Amino acid sequence: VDKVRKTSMLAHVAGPSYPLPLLGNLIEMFGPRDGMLGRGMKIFYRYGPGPIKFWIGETPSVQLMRPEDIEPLLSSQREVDKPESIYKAVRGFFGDGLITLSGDAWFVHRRALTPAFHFKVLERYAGIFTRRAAAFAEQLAAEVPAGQSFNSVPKLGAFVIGSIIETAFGIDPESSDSGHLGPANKGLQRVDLLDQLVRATEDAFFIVLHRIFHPWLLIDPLFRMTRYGREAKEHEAIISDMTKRVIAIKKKQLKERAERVGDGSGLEDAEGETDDDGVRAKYTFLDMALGGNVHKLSDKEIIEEVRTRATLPSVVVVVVVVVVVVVVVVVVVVVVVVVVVVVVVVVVVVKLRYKILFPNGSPLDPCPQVRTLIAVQQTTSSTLSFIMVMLALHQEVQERARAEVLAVNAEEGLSPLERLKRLKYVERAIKETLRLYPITAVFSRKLKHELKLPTQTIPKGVLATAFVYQTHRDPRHWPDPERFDPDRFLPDRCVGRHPYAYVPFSAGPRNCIGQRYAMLQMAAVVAALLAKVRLRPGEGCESQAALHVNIDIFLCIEGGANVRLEPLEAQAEAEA
Ligand code: HEM
Repeated sequence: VDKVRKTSMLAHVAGPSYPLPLLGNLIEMFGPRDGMLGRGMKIFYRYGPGPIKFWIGETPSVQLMRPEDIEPLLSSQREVDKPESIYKAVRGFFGDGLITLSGDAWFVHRRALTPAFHFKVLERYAGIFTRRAAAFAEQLAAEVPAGQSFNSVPKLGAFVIGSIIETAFGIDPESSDSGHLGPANKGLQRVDLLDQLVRATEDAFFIVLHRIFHPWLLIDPLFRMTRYGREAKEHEAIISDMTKRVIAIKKKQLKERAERVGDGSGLEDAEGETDDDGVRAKYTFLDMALGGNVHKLSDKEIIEEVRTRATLPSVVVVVVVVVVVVVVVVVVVVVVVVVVVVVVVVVVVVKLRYKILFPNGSPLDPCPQVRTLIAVQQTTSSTLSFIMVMLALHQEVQERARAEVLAVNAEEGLSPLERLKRLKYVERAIKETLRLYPITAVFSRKLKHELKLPTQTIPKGVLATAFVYQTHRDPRHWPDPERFDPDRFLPDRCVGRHPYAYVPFSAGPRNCIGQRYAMLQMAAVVAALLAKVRLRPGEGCESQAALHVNIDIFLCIEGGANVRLEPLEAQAEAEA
């Protein structure tokens, strides 16, 4: 009955008509794994550019592509919930981290994690990025024979995971202090551990996608019996093992520090340094999570939240009505008493709610957050692999970017952050790559309310998806959309462009928390590579049209993001 109701409510939306039992319209997506994006695009060409309905198994979904259609979805403060049907599979690997949570739990975690990516913290990260990127470029140039085609994805993967371990977790994976991330596992050395983790993460995401498109595999006991189910178990073990190692090392560091300076948490700070948010800027997110010094909500913040959060309306409405009635009928003294009682009740109710959500008393369980932060690094490594290919394919862009890098390198007295911020053309080249290849090309919300679009209304309960791969090709905002032109992002050319025409990091309350982190890190890597080597196209990546781009949760190039490296002329190297 529910299905008939939802089908009729979506009757006015374009898209394939007859959803089959259990499969919905998924049959349109069945076919070879490497043709996923192509099949999605076919559906778009047939029914787009407006909203397109599509049943994923028994779940009705609507795909949105035009900036004016995705704006109401992404900017909504109320539509922040992730669809269980999709994120169940993600949760299997990465736990209840920020990416998968919904409702109040998401809100609290988001608040707790935000200071880890505060711009002041990024100032410290810029130095780490620059140092690590230079070492990475050196290592790449030394390891990859000149002129040989190679796939940059795995090497970038290990590099960015190493960076998150050093920045957000405060553990230098190369330092002996970290015990090289613990004793080698089954005879594997540290580098192998990171490589193994990269592979496990990549495969985990592929399995997630496989489950989404084969919804019966979302039934856990059934899934566990399949080949992918067994593989998933191995990947889970690898991800969980690394998470435990990281947390164990951090706990040891905190304990040693606590013994040295002695406040019990390992977090006291002799100089009492705090940033604007009251968070001790010297400490990473993991220090704070494990030291119990996470940004907890104060009573005032809780009451504030009760007022503003859509998920707690009933308590607020009842309270307001009661207070209004009382104001009319009783004397001022009684009103004051009632208000006090009401506030106490609200605080108690909300605190109880939080106790249920966070039984350990901490709003932040570090395990899923560590796993999530490890998982999302694939977005940066994949984007970097696309950037390397685009620079290889567009030599004139590469030369212009290199000239900028060398000029900034020649300047004296700049901090690492100042240097990275001066790389304006490099930044535009990164942005243009993310326009053409937005790594997270698709993301979804489960609608809790009706969603009003400019031309139609989408009923609540539907899974609404932003398909930004196509948004970024909207010819009204991106003339000649396939052309790679970093200068599209010159300030005067951005004037008048729809604010949702470019959303590689999503937008609104659930946008990417790591956006600035990722942009800085990518600029550091591009700068280090361009100062060291010239990039040339590799096998299968000889032209933009030849790239076999596909979607494996994240965008990827089938056959690898292949490039070749050429050492720079001696003079350029000396300048670098
Ligand atoms: C080029 C690199 C990156 C891209 C393109 C990207 C893109 C995105 C997008 C589109 C979302 C929204 C997804 C959704 O609504 O389902 C997102 C969320 C998120 N990203 Fe990123 N991301 C990148 C790098 C990073 C990095 C480096 C970090 C952490 C260090 C990070 C952490 C997160 C987190 C925690 C969320 C969930 C936020 C929430 O739901 O409140 N991302 N990212």
